[in-house]
Amino acid sequence: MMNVESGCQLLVINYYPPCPKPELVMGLPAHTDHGLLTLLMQNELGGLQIEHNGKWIPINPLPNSFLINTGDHLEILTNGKYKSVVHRATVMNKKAARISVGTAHGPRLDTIVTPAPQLLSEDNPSAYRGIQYKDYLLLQQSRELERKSCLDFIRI
Ligand SMILES: O=C(O)CCC(=O)C(=O)O
Ligand SMILES: [Fe+2]
Repeated sequence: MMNVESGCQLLVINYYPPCPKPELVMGLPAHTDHGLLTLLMQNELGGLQIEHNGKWIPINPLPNSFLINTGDHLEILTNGKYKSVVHRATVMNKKAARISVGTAHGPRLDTIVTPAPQLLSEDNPSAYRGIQYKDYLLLQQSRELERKSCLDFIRI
């Protein structure tokens, strides 16, 4: 099983200014996050949407709470049982700025992330090839954010 005693945490702060024509722009295009889990805090203004059964579902922020998203490496670790959620941020606020703070939690940078061996069998072979977490981050950062997540590069 993966060593989770030490890991890597990245903090991202997103600022979406008020937008007079929200229908014309996208705050953050559709993507998946790279880590195991992402904790997201928002300033009580809506905008985040997750993809579910081919539809975009708006997520209403709950006061004093973290929203938790599953990330790519949780999908790899569980051999696809837990999917990394595809999400995007719209700018639907005409009057106020929206701010979100996300922390992505992943393993140590030198960890080679593979599906947990305990979950694999002849009937359930590995669906992803192993990749060092550092290389996965570099791959993700070298590409523009787009719908296709980097998981497509390591699917077997
Ligand atoms: O602003 C949001 O609600 C989403 C932010 C996000 O998806 C990210 O930083 O990866
Ligand atoms: Fe994200």
